[in-house]
Amino acid sequence: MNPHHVYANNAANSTDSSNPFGEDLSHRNTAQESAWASTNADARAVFSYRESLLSPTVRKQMIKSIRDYYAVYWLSKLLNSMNASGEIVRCIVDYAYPGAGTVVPLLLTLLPRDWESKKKVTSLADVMRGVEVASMNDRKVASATGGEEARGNFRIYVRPRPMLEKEAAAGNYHVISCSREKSITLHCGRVGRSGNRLTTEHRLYSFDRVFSENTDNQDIGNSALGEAKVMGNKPRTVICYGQTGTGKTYTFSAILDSLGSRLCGLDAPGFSVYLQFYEVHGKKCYDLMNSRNNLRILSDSSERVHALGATVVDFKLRAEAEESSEDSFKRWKAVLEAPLALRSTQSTQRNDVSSRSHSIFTVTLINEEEIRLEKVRKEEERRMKRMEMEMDGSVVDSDNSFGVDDDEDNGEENEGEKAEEANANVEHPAFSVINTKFRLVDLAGSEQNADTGKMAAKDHKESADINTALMSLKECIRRHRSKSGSNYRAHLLTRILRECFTDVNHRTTIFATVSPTTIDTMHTLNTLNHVAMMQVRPNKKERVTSGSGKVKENLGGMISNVTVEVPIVDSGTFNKPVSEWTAEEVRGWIAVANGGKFSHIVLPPSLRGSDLLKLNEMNLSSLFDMTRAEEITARGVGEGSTWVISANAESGGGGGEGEGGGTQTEAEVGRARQEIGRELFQALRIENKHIAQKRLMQENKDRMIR
Ligand SMILES: Nc1ncnc2c1ncn2[C@@H]1O[C@H](COP(=O)(O)OP(=O)(O)OP(=O)(O)O)[C@@H](O)[C@H]1O
Repeated sequence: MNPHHVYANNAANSTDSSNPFGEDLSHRNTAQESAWASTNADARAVFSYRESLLSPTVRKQMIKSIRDYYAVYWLSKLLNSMNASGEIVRCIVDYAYPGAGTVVPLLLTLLPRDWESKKKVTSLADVMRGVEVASMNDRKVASATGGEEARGNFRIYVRPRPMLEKEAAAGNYHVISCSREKSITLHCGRVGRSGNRLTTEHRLYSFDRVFSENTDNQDIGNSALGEAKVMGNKPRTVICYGQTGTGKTYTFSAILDSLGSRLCGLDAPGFSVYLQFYEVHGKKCYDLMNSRNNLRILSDSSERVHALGATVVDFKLRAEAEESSEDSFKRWKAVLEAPLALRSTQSTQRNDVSSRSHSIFTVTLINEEEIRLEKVRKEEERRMKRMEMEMDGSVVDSDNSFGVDDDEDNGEENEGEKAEEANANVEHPAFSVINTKFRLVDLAGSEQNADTGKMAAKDHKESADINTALMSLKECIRRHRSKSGSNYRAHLLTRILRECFTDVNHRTTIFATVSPTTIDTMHTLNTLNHVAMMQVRPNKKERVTSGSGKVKENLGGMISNVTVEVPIVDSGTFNKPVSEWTAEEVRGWIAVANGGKFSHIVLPPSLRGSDLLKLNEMNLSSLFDMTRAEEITARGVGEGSTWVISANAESGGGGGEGEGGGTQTEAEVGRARQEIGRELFQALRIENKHIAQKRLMQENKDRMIR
C-alpha cells in the first residue's frame, strides 16, 4: 500500500486536535460539534460561521475579504462616475492598495488590457458583475419603494445594536455594515469542508429604513411614532422582532419613552389616554397592569380581539392643571415601572435579562366628548332594539357580542361573570371610540439550539413555543404580502395582532434588531432573510445575479448577493520552483491553483513540493483513495486533518463541499479521483515551467539593468 494512503487512513482515525495549519482546533472537537458536523446541516452551518471567528487564519482572511469587498464596491462606483481610463484606475489602485489583497486583481479584470491572460480569474470577474448589479438594483429599489401605495401597510426598519464589550473582548469583529439609511450588508464566511477555502458571501439588503449602530433612542422613537404630533392618525402597531439579545427590549423601552414624552407634552383638553399592558406566554395571557392576572382573549362579532378582564389604566394627561410635562412624564414612568418588572424574563446564555414572552402595550387616545356621544348613541340603539323585541314578543338579550372563546387552556368561568366583564369591555371607551390607537409589541427573541445548550427541558419547550409563535407571525405577514389570505387564527399572538393583516388602514412597522458580530452571523442572516420576505417586493420580476454567476430569486428587500472564494492559506508569490516549496506553500498553491479546482483536497500536513513532484498521476490519485462513507466519518474528527475528495465538488458542482451531494457509485468516485490526480499532475508541471520562465525573465531583466 502506498505510504501516503496509510497516512490518510491514520489521519481519518486520529483524535489529534491539531490541524495542518498548526492551529488549536480544540473548539472543533467537542462531542456536540462532531455530532453537528455529521448530522444537522443547519448546525453544521453555525459551526462553519463560528470557525470564521475562532480560527485566526480564517479570521484574517475574512476581515481582508470584507475590506476588499468595500474597496471594490467604492472603486467600481468611482470608475463608473469618473469614466477613468484603465491606466488611471491602475494608478489609483496601486496607490491605495499596493499589491495587497484581492483588490488589484479584481479591478484588473475591469481593464481591457491583458484581459485574455486574466481568464483564470473568471470568478473575480463575476464578483465585479455582482457589485455592479448591487449598485444598479440599489437605484431601482429606491425608486420602486417611493410610492406610499406600492409599499403596502408594512414598513421594515432594521436596527443593529453596537458590539457589546464582552463580544469585543472575545475577539468578535463586525460582519454587518449599513449605508445610506436604506441598506445593510451582511458578510457571511463559511469554511469549506476541506478547511482550505473560505466562501465569503456579501449580501446587500434594502429596507424602508436601516439605522446605524449609533442611532440614538430619540431617533428610534421618532421613526416609530412618525412625524405626527402624537402618534399618527392611523391605528398603528410597532413590532420589535429579532434574535435574542439584539436589543428588542432596548428599542421597545426607547419607543415607550418617546411616546410618553410626546403624550405628556400634549395640551389636549377633553382627551383621555388609556393604557393596557399584557403578555402572551405560551398559550396564556397575563395582565401586567394587574399582578399578572390570567386574561382571556376573545373575539367579538366583528372579529375584533379583546383581552377580557385586562386592566385599562386611565392616564390623565395632566393630573393637575399646574402639572408640568416633566412631572407628567415622571408619572408615566412610574405607571409603567411595575408592569415592566412583571414581564417574564430569564437569564440565558445570550442575555442576562431575556424576555420569555411577547409583551403587548396599547395606548388609546380618545376624545371624551366623542365617548359621551357614543354612549348616547349606544343607549338609543339598545332602547330601539328592546322596543322591537317587545313588539315581536321575543326574549330580550344582553348586548354581549362576544362570540368566540378559543382559549381552552384558561379553564371554565362563570358565564354571568364573563358576560358582565365582556360588557364592561364593550362599554369601555377604549374599545368603542378610538381616535388613535398605538400598539407596541416586544416579541420574545428567536433562538437556535446552539444558544440554548445550557437550558433545562422546560426552557427548551418554552423556546420552541416562542419559535412557533414567531413562525406563525412570519407566515401571516408572508401571506398578507402575497395576498393569499390570512391565517391569523393559527396562534394566540397572531390573533391579537389580527388588524395588522386584515385592516387596510392599519400601519405596521417591524423593527428588526440584529447583532453586528461574527458569532451571530447565522441568526442575522435568518432575521434579514425573514424581514426581507415581509417587505413588499420592489419588482416581482426582478432577479439577482450572484457572484458565482447563478441567478437567484430576489428575496423581497434583498437586492444583491456576491460570493467570493478566498483561499485560507496565503499563496505567496510562488516564485520558487515547486521542488523548494514548503508544506505550507504546497497548501497555499493547492487552494488557488486552476481557479480553485483543487481547493477541496486536503493533503497530508507534511507533504512538501519535492514529495509532490515524486508522485506520478496514479500515485497522486491514490492520495484521495477514500470511499464516501469514510469521508463522512472523517468529518467528525478534527476537520481538515483528513484527505477528502468529492467528485461532485470537483466536477464543477461548486456546492459539493459540505453539502453531501448525491450518491455516487464506486466507479464514479474512482474516475473522479483519477481525473483529479491527472489534472493535479499536469498543473504542477505547468506551474513549475511557468516559475522557471518567470525566473529566467527576471534574470535577463536584472542583467540588462546592470
Ligand atoms: N442599540 C443599543 N445600544 C446599546 N446597547 C444595546 C442596544 N441594543 C441592545 N443593547 C444591549 O444589549 C443587551 C440585550 O438587549 P435586550 O435585552 O434589549 O435584547 P432583546 O433582543 O430584548 O433580548 P431577548 O429577546 O433575549 O429579550 C442589553 O444589555 C442592552 O442594553
